Amino acid sequence: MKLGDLADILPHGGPISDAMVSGLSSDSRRVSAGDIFFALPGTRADGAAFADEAVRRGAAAVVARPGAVGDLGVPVIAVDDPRRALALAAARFYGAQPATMVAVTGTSGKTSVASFTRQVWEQAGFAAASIGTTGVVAPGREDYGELTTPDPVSLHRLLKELAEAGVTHAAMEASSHGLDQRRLDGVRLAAGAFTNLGRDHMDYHPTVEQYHQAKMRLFSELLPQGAPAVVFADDPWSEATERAAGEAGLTVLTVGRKGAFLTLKRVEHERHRQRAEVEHEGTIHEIDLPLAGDFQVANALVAAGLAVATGIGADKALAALEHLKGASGRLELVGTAPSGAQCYVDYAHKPDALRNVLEAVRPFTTGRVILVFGCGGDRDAGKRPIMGGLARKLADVVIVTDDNPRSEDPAAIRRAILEAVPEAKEIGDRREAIRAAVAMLRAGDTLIVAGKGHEIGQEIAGQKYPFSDHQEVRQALREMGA
Ligand SMILES: CC(=O)N[C@H]1[C@@H](OP(=O)(O)OP(=O)(O)OC[C@H]2O[C@@H](n3ccc(=O)[nH]c3=O)[C@H](O)[C@@H]2O)O[C@H](CO)[C@@H](O)[C@@H]1O[C@H](C)C(=O)N[C@@H](C)C(=O)N[C@H](CCC(=O)O)C(=O)O
Ligand SMILES: Nc1ncnc2c1ncn2[C@@H]1O[C@H](COP(=O)(O)OP(=O)(O)OP(=O)(O)O)[C@@H](O)[C@H]1O
Ligand SMILES: N[C@H](CCC[C@H](N)C(=O)O)C(=O)O
Ligand SMILES: [Mg+2]
Repeated sequence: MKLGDLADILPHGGPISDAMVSGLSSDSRRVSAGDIFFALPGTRADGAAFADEAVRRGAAAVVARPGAVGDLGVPVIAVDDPRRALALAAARFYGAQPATMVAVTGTSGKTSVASFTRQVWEQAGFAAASIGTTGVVAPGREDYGELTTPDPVSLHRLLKELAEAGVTHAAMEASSHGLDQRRLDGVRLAAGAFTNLGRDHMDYHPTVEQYHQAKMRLFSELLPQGAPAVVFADDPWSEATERAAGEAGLTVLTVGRKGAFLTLKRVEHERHRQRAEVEHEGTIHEIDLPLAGDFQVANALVAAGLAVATGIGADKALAALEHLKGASGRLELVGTAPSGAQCYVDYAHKPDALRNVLEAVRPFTTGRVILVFGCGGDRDAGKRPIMGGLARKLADVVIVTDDNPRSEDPAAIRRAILEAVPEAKEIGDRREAIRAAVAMLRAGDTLIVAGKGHEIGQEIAGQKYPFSDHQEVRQALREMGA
């Protein structure tokens, strides 16, 4: 591709239009000869400070905010929003995307909804993919992921690969970071969805209103006029979301008890399944959802809404819910103790998710709810005492342990949680914490190991050590003779 092919995104004049572009990069350390370097203003550094390094490595041009860089000896293209320019340029550079793409935002449930939507499409016979926290799943492909919403260059490289492999449908997660940082501004979306809004990332978004607004970029800026917006109707933030989607000129499709598109008429919760009655255009559908956790009904309805909004018949979409598999580490039963006590791994690492999970297992626990959890370092510190308080209120036995302390002092993170739940046991080593919890299981108890879900590492002081809650629970159960 020539630079001139990007002229509407990267305005420039003169002979440089003929320069060949071999790639795009926003990290000076990874620039190759012929790349365009995008100097992004970041949370820790300003990419402009690395523009000269990028040029030394062979960058053919530099894109930056007006006045951000001086003379570099290569063309400098000034744009007001380099992050958006990067996303749009990446979309143009890589070109192909699956024909039908949807994105889901919300504090909790994104991974589950993306996975469920892929599964509904698969059952309808399409080659479908999901992209998000747990990685990429597509026919013949299952990659572990790092970010919930990948950076634009990785994202568009991936979308091209998927499209070339024949994938026609893809569901992706839109994290608030991803939306705010314009990571998906180049994706051609057919529909969007919202699950719920709770406390999260208050280290990044100054207020909850701004956090909501970042999520609403999906509706106000990314979806084309008239596109369907599937909104879960039973959340405190549903109304504000429906309003935002309506004002953006989208077709608002609400799902849930208060939903008009898919109306939840009745639901019976059982331990490992939920039986629901859902009305769509006057017809009642009985659904036997094979998943634990009443919040999964909400996720399943949002996924069905997305599938119907993108052309699957309601009969088919709702029937497909009966065969859903939960995303890895989302209230996943990983084993049973000799006493019959059940052990779950769950990804709750924020207050609302923790509340939901603890409330979901309570009705089926005749003994005690035993909870092992911690909070991540270099992330929203305000959630630590809130999660401690919820643990105290909703679990019977609490073990506070480590969960990716990153650059922080692990003991200080634990202390912040323990302030709200002083009677909890403190066992920093997560393996020991899980062993101790499994060892105390009696008949009727339920164990929840929360916070890491599908993760396969524990990050301590900049080092990632292999670690899996699944493996640790299974190992501890084996040691008990289960
Ligand atoms: C806090 C945050 O979101 N950071 C993201 C952000 O980086 P940043 O803008 O803070 O980067 P920075 O360190 O300030 O540097 C600014 C710029 O200078 C560049 N640079 C820096 C150093 C250098 O030597 N040369 C150089 O060119 C950097 O590449 C960057 O472009 O933009 C980068 C490029 O897109 C992301 O990789 C990076 O994600 C980091 C890895 C991260 O951990 N993000 C997490 C918090 C995140 O995004 N999580 C969300 C969702 C979580 C959830 O919902 O639970 C996700 O979507 O995964
Ligand atoms: N609809 C929901 N309402 C409340 N809590 C939920 C809901 N769906 C999932 N959860 C809880 O949140 C956890 C994470 O679920 P999931 O991975 O689907 O959400 P996510 O939005 O992708 O989260 P993340 O932003 O961390 O990737 C689950 O393990 C469960 O504890
Ligand atoms: N995508 C989330 C994951 C958090 C998972 C939890 N295990 C932690 O490390 O805090 C984040 O980066 O904030
Ligand atoms: Mg996710």
